[in-house]
Amino acid sequence: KPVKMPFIEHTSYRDLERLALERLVPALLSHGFCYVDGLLGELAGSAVLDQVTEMHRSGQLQDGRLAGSIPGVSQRSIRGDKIAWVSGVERGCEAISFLLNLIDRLISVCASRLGDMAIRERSKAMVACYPGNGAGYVKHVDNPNHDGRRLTCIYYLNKNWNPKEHGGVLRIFPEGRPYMADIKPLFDRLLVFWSDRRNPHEVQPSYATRYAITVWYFDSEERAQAKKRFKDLTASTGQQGNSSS
Ligand SMILES: Cn1c(O)c(C(=O)NCC(=O)O)c(=O)c2ccccc21
Ligand SMILES: [Mn+2]
Repeated sequence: KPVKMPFIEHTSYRDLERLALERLVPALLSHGFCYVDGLLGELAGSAVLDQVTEMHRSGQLQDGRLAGSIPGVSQRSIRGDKIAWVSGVERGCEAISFLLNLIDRLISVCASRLGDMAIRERSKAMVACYPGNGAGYVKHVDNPNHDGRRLTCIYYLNKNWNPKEHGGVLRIFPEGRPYMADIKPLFDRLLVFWSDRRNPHEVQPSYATRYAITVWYFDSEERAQAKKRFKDLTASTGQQGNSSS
């Protein structure tokens, strides 16, 4: 029996639409990134946080990359991020599903005004936890080679986060700009940015448990091209491409 979420949907569609148009679209077009605070509100935001902490407690978050590991050398170096992929229909993910639905509506309102893009699909949600042992994420571009991903949306879940003590700041190095953007991973904050080379970014070492949920939105055309390239590549090299690609 589906869990009745203990909160009313306080974000009316009109608010969302206005937020998207007045804030997100102009910022993405001018700076390439934008964050919004208070997306869900305390109650709904806390429901998402509770479900993520329960996933962590029950061991559903698996170790991501080994931080600083040397291939082949098995060493208990500091563990990096722990992640889990959720589609939102899983039991115990009802609040996460509500969040994903809201971000979907926000992005769909923006998509038509962000230029000639066919953003019609997205990835599953990546629930990520940095354990607070100093691990972070090295500087990278999410989509450096046209894999189809256009927009990165990260929802942060960290209450009372103090970067001076806890680190964990997301630093974006906007391409060709004379500045860096330091974004604190604050509770109920949604960050949206172009996934391509315009936005190299890093997660600075975190000294407290740091939770975030990320979804990537695809441009269907670019995604289809990328899938085709992958198929050609695996066909030509004779390797078995994974069927789910
Ligand atoms: C755990 N984690 C990440 O945290 C970021 C990332 O850029 N995070 C930015 C942030 O959390 O502010 C990633 O881009 C990422 C990519 C693949 C696998 C795991 C990943
Ligand atoms: Mn990234």
